[in-house]
Amino acid sequence: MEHIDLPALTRAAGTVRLPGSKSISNRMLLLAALAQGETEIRDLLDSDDTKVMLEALKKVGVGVTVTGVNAYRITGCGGPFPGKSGDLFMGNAGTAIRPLTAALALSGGHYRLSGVPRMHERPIGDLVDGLRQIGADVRYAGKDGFPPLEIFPAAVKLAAPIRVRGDVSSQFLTALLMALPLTGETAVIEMTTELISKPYIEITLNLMSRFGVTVEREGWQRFTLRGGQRYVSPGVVHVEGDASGASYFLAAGAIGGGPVRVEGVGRGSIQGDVRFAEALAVMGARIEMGENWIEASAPATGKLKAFDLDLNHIPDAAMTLAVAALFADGPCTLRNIASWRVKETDRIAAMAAELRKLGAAVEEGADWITVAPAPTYSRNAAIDTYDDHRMAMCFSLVALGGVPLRINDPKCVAKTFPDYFDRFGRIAAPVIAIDGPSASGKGTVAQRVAETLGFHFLDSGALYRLTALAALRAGVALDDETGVAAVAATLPAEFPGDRILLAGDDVTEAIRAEEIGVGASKVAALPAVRTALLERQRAYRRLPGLVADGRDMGSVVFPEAPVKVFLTASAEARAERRHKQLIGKGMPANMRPLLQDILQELRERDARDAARSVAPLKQEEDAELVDTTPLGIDEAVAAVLDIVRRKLPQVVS
Ligand SMILES: Nc1ncnc2c1ncn2[C@@H]1O[C@H](COP(=O)(O)OP(=O)(O)O)[C@@H](O)[C@H]1O
Ligand SMILES: Nc1ccn([C@@H]2O[C@H](COP(=O)(O)OP(=O)(O)O)[C@@H](O)[C@H]2O)c(=O)n1
Repeated sequence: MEHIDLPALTRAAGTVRLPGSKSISNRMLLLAALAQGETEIRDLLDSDDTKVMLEALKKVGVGVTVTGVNAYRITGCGGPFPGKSGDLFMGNAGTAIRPLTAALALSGGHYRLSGVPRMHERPIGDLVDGLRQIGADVRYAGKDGFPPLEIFPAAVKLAAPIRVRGDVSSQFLTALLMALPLTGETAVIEMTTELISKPYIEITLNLMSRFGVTVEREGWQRFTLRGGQRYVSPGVVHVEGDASGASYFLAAGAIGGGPVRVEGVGRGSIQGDVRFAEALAVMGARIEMGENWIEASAPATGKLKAFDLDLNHIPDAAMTLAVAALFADGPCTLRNIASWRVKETDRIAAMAAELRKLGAAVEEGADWITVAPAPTYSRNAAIDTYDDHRMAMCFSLVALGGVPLRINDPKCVAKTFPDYFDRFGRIAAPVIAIDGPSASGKGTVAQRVAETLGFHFLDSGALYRLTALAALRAGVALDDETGVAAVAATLPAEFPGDRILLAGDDVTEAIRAEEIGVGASKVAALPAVRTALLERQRAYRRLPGLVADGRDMGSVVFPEAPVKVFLTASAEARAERRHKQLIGKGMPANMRPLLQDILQELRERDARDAARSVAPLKQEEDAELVDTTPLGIDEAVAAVLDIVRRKLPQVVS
């Protein structure tokens, strides 16, 4: 089985831009499909579940055009689907099959809906019962109460209120609410049991009203849709970041020190799961919130507090709390989470089984689970994920408690968060930042340290050198800030093995030329160029860790790096090294610059790097000085590894 091994980690800090919300993405797709007019949907989640929805919509005659990255134009039908037959595969996407079943049942066609084996175990009977009450012809093609389903044309009548249960899944109510405007008549829905997961209904009502249909609500018992309303495209809509996905990063900040900031959700969010932040606050985490961001850090005391909470309002994000409980100061109870039993897997059973593998004492009931933390946890446990994206994501947090572990079938995160482990690495992978002046030995030492530790390596200077070379080749003047920044933003660079390619051309040697070094230091003084290269550098931060060398690794690019080294040497020693390097490369004596000219050039470059307004070269307060003037390469590497051993004992054995 495929797996990912997570090393023992100690710290998480950084910023994560969230992918779009699954709940909002699939609701918006369906509403746009039923609406009159064209809807531009931006920031749609790119995941298995949204692909399932897009494919199904195309099959029943909805116009779908890709307009950009995660951006689509949906040409609405202005009513029922025009495609009157279709065989639709729904994978394991609950947010697709439920609302589609309702909309198809009211579209007057003949359709089949099926999914993966687990989908055929997830109940849909309450929804089918609701639809049958108004005359829809929905039949079970397999076991009663479960997909696969077969839908036939039927005459629908809305005489009496539709009565549905609310205690199995709120998605049944969402499905009916979104589909009923297709009838054009007044419809009333009454809940026969207490409605769970109410915040998801709020999302549904909110989005329906954005598409022009309002619902009158009496408490959470009775919902009335006045006849004659129809969906109309609101034009351009943006999908909020995924609040359930935010929970992993916020918990990472609470467990791993922080601050970790998520962007895409905040005070202005319509998703109930943003209230996960409140639960973390109950655990003592420090939370800050803006309109469009949330930030979490560990409690001031350093230790998370035990909790006993009703989590009915945040069932998905609550899974993250069950794992955070491992690091609390006492047993933690999660209550009112019956819906866990009918999700991608039986999440209560799965959670209990996997937490026990780590050594936690777990008790479970029909709708609750209690997790009692242990003083230490088993190392290298193999965690099963049950084809459940949330199991994989929440168990990654265990590593932040300094517990290495294996996660089986990590690709199941594709359901909602395909690049989850890369993003997790970008806040949790340890970074060793090595800054210093030219020819101090940064590149040589950083590469050797990376090899010793099995870490990734970033030679940030190479990106500035590539930018200078690419600008020169494109005829852009090196002081044209906008022009050079545009070159930097779209740099077609690749790094296969130890080669460096620019637009496919091998420039490994070319970028080391002295004039390119000078050009690099010129373009590096332009703020817009530095900004353009920032995210590209941060993307190198991956598990198990990164060694990065440059001028501003510790100050700007990775300010949260747990190890920062300022590597230097006297200007004379550095000039001599460069001189030797040129001799070593076989440069003939008549072409070689004189030692004193190299020294002069070096001093000018030092001055330019130190004097510039953005990210000037200087030793940060929290960086440790290593003066390599009297050291050979091996000694310099050993000096840096000593610092790493002291600061990150778990990564150097
Ligand atoms: N501690 C050292 N003692 C002697 N020579 C060194 C030392 N560190 C690096 N060198 C040599 O100096 C040259 C410049 O090192 P490099 O790693 O390219 O520096 P930087 O990345 O800081 O510009 C290389 O030829 C390298 O082998
Ligand atoms: N993080 C970085 C790395 C390099 N640079 C700039 O890019 C130039 C070339 O970087 P480098 O590390 O390849 O150069 P050398 O130090 O090897 O000469 C430096 O002179 C800096 O001006 C930077 O500004 N910030």
